[in-house]
Amino acid sequence: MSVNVPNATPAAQPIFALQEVGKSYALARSPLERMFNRRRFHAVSDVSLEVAKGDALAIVGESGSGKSTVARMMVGLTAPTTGSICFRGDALNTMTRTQNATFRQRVQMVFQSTTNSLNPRKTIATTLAEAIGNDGVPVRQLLDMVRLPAFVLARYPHQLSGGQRQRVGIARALARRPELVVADEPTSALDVSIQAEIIKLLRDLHQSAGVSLVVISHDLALVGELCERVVVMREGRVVEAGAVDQVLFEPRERYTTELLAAIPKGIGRHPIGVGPE
Ligand SMILES: Nc1ncnc2c1ncn2[C@@H]1O[C@H](COP(=O)(O)OP(=O)(O)OP(=O)(O)O)[C@@H](O)[C@H]1O
Repeated sequence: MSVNVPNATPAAQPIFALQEVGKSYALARSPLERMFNRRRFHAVSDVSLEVAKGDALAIVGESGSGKSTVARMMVGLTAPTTGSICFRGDALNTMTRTQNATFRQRVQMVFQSTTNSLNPRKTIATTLAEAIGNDGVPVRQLLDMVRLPAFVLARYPHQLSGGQRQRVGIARALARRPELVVADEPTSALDVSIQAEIIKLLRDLHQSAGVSLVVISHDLALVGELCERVVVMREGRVVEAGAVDQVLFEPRERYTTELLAAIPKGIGRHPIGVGPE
């Protein structure tokens, strides 16, 4: 079954279009084993969705449901096994070198853990200078955008707090003025108080700077704070999709209701009537 994701602004030309995208991995470990064992594990199956300019789309689901795999395929870090992914009408797998360079500038990713994604041997100044290149956003402006003080420039990642590192990760993603940021669990490695600041920062970037967002999360409270549309994934497939208010407050699928019930009350814009006391 493939569930199409209704677009908030159907008339808008999509920035991204995923058409029946799938990703599978060989279960065999060696080439010899592969000759005799052709079984594959389907991490993602038949996912179709669109992201229009100005969208804030969430992809939610339990651990292992395929959210990160979809995110990695969207930014070109993982190639799909089936289906097509188009950015502004051009399929990612047939882009010319120039189109690919533009794509990599226009679509950026914010990772869950900056421990792995920021180079520990480089100062923040060097990391940001490399991201900015010749024609990116001036560094002081970038720091202002993510509300970081200038002193962080001289520091190495381990000399910053988790929240500061995540802001650096966001600044790096914004350095080349992307039109779309894919954020994979952007707050899950942070304390609750810092989570709220990062959510506010992403919301401001979306609302004030017009950056389109795809947010991967298993946290439906965060989704309610940040996004307008949501896709619910289970076992690699989209099981429910629609406007956040509909999916969070009037879920059609029992699986979504169970996900909602797992949110502690009092966090974010909690759906009414669900969640443990
Ligand atoms: N390189 C790989 N080889 C084999 N299986 C993989 C690989 N990468 C991911 N998977 C499997 O694909 C499934 C989906 O993984 P994915 O990371 O997309 O899930 P997720 O919804 O993002 O989970 P989480 O919320 O825990 O990060 C999982 O069962 C995972 O074990």
